[in-house]
This record gives sequence, C-alpha cells and structure tokens, in this order.
Amino acid sequence: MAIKFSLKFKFFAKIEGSSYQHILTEKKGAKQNVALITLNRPKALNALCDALVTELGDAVEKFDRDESIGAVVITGSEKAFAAGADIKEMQNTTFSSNIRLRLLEHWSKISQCKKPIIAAVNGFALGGGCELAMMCDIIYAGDKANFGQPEILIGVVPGAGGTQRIARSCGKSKAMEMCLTGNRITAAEAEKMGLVSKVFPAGELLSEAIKLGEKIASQSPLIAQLAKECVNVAFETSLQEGLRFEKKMFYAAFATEDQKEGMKAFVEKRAPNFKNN
Ligand SMILES: CCC/C=C/C(=O)SCCNC(=O)CCNC(=O)[C@H](O)C(C)(C)COP(=O)([O-])OP(=O)([O-])OC[C@H]1O[C@@H](n2cnc3c(N)ncnc32)[C@H](O)[C@@H]1OP(=O)([O-])[O-]
Repeated sequence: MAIKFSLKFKFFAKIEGSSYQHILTEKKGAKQNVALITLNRPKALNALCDALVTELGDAVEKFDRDESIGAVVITGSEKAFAAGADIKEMQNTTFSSNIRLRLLEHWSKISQCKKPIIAAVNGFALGGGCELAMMCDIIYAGDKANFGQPEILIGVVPGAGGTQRIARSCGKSKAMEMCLTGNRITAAEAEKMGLVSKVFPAGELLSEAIKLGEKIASQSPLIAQLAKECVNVAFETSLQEGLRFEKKMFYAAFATEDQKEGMKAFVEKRAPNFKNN
C-alpha cells in the first residue's frame, strides 16, 4: 500500500514539474494549452548536462501525451538558451564509456515528440544548444541571440545533429563554415539563412513564441501531428517518396472528424470546433 502511494505521488510530482532540478515546466496561454519548458541551470549558462537532458526528455514526453497540450515551447534565459553540452561532464569520458553508456541516446526524445515544438532562443545557442534548437520544429530568436557549432574549438565534432541539420536546412557551405570554424552567427544572420523563422526584441520573444504555440494549439492536434510528420519526411527521403507520403496523409485526413468540421465551418462561415478526432 505504502509503495503504491509513493509511486503514485512520484508520478504526480513529475507531471507538475516540481521534482525537476534543472528545468521548469508550466502551462501557458489563455487556454493553458501551450507547455512551456524553461532550461534553468543559470550558473552554467544552461549547459546541457546529462541530468538536464534526461529531465527535458521526460517533460517533453509527458507533454506529448497530455491531451490538454497542443504545442510545446522550449526556452532558456536571456543570457543563454544553452551554451552546449556540459564540457566539464564530458571531458574525461572515453570512446568505450561513450558506447557503454550510450552517450547522447536520450537526446532523441526531443525530436521524437509528435507535437510541434518551438524553440525560443535568447542569448547563446552553442554546440548542443544550437542542436537542441534545431531538434525543435520552429526557431524564434531574440535579437541578441547567437548560434554556433564551436565543437571544433575543443577538439570534437558536433554530436547531436549539428552537421546534418544545418546542412539540410541551410546548405553545405553554411554548415561547413560553422562546423569548420566554430564561428558564431547572429540572430539576423540565422534568420537570413533560414535557420530561424523570425527575430524579435529579446523581451518580446517568449510571449511571441507562446502566441505562436497558441495559434498552433488552436488547430486540430491530430492534423497538426500529420503536418509535422509530412514536413519531417522532406528531410529524410526523395522528393517523389515525400510527395507520395504527403498525398497519403492528405487522403488520410479525410478519415477524421476534424476534416469534416474544418470544411463545414468554412462553408458555414464560422470558426471550426476541432475535437482531435
Ligand atoms: C551534444 C553533442 C555534442 C555537443 C557538444 C557540445 O555542445 S560541446 C560545447 C559547445 N559549447 C561551447 O564550446 C561553449 C562554451 N562556453 C563558452 O564559450 C562561454 O561560456 C560563452 C562564450 C558561452 C560565455 O562566456 P562568458 O564569459 O559570458 O561566461 P563564462 O565562460 O564565464 O561561463 C559561465 C559559467 O558557465 C560555464 N559554462 C559555459 N558553457 C559551458 C559548457 N558548455 N559546459 C560546461 N560549463 C559551461 C562556465 O564554465 C562558467 O562556469 P564557472 O567555470 O565559472 O563555474
């Protein structure tokens, strides 16, 4: 009985976010349908230590399963979104311990989320921080943000998608320049090269990101999930395969009640009332 109670309590506490040490979680927006996860390790500029990434993965997974949530926002502080993986924690690991302990495997929980994730980036987004932002679906940046893959400066290569995601979304030359020099780019440059969707004054960034989350959360969650999957397929397959996949998803949308409601509402000149069905 006692065991049952404590397990139940632990589960509840985690959902509320109170048991997390390195992140804060809350629900935002007029309908409380946007999850906000704030990286909160200020002394280390939100360096992504193993414990932080484990908590982040756990929170993302829980919000992904929470039917009241339609979009997730991940942010940091005004000084740093995240200054990279934790160098102090990594410095003495070895090739064999990396394999044995499956280093970085749990980072993939973020990109496996079915719901749309928005990165709201102020300050440094370096190394693993830049890679974390790129695991999200949309990046909004504050005007003082800067992005970079400085791994080469400390004798390693990016390990959580930097070489692959920059190359795919911004082309070879930009990816090579960032990964071979470790140079940082400004928010304006990141916007110009398509890494970032929009740039806002730093103080307005979070509210804009939440507003975007609310807009996404007001759509059918079911259809938003399909749309996210379709866009992601573009990064993983040929154009013909991607077009075929998109067409199948388009056909499949007609099996949902939300498609019927969406089109009916258009014809009746009213707002749709999506049921996630
Ligand atoms: C995931 C797969 C592959 C990814 C690999 C990577 O990401 S590799 C990493 C790629 N990233 C990088 O190479 C960037 C490394 N960071 C920097 O270059 C600079 O900190 C800065 C330019 C971001 C800010 O300069 P600033 O003068 O404004 O601030 P400051 O320097 O005084 O820092 C304040 C405190 O934060 C600490 N801390 C900061 N970052 C990390 C970290 N990643 N780790 C641990 N700790 C870190 C710093 O030690 C200090 O604590 P201390 O010693 O006082 O107890």
